[in-house]
Amino acid sequence: MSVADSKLRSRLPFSATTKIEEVDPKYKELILTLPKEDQWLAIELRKYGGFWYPERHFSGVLAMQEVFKSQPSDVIIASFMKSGTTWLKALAFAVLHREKYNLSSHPLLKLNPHDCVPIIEHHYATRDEHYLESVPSPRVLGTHVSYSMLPDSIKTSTSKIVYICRDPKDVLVSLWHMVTKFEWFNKPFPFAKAFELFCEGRMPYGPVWDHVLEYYTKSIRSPEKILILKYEEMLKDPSDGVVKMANFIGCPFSEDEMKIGSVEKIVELCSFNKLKDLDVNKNGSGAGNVPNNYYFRKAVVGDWQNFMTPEMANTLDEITKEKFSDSTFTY
Ligand SMILES: Nc1ncnc2c1ncn2[C@@H]1O[C@H](COP(=O)(O)OS(=O)(=O)O)[C@@H](OP(=O)(O)O)[C@H]1O
Repeated sequence: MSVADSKLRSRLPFSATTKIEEVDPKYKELILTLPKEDQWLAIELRKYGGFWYPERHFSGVLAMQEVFKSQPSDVIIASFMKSGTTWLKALAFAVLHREKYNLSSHPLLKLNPHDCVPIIEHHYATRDEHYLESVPSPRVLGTHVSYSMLPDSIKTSTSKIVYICRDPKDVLVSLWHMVTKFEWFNKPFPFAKAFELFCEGRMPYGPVWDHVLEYYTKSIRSPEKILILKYEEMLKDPSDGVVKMANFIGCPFSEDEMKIGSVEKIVELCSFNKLKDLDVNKNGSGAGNVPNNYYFRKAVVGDWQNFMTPEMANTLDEITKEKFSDSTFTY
């Protein structure tokens, strides 16, 4: 990394991150020994336990693993970045708290979904984990960490995990667009570079395939613990996904609710067009000072066709096929 890049990184306006100099010394020592990847402009990565973590959040991942206490009623929204996290957070929050909030004055009309559903590791990274304790139960909390890195208290409690995954080709396109928005770097980040890193598994929280595989394998063994949702299926039939999730997290829709269209109303509240056009999501910034509009782009299936050559798509599909060759998982 050049000195200029290093200076720029130290000035990033994100507050939900910790500069390595500020990290608790007990984690800093370990982090500095880990393999490093610094080609994703604003996002420096460190490799641990087979996964690449953003350095600025990694002390949070370690602290979360060590001390986070899950409550039995927690609903954990787990995902690989750019797989539909924002949407699933909104839906889960709206479903779980549907008796508490009126749809016309709902928190999701004023807050970005990431501010309704905090990311556990970010709060440990900034050492304001007490915030998580102040969230009223039942809590909906988010995480991007791999299943193997989750704290035991999540794995062993009766809390539920809802995981969303998406075609890696669209994940890459979405991720690349977000990274290129860090325009203060004033430096090109060619799609071909992102593609190369992605194929090697060198991506934030990656490799994506291993991330999915861990959650999927666990969901097969413990279907009562983990529900896997697919972004593409959710786009096709969001109501079906919402009903599945409500049943899974233990708050099924009653017949009366079904009759008055409660599911459809929640789907509408959390729809891409509705959320994207809210003032808070057009002009606001939330968790970590990231502009909220970064979370809303196109929300379609197959946008990869506009950015990848057929050869690139084929290469990614082959990697996907190979990675899941011993598994029953398909996208
Ligand atoms: N409500 C809703 N419905 C459907 N799709 C949505 C919704 N909100 C966000 N999006 C699209 O999800 C993509 C962002 O993924 P994440 O939310 O996982 O991003 S993040 O990891 O939290 O940064 C990103 O996909 P792309 O448009 O392909 O980039 C968003 O546009």
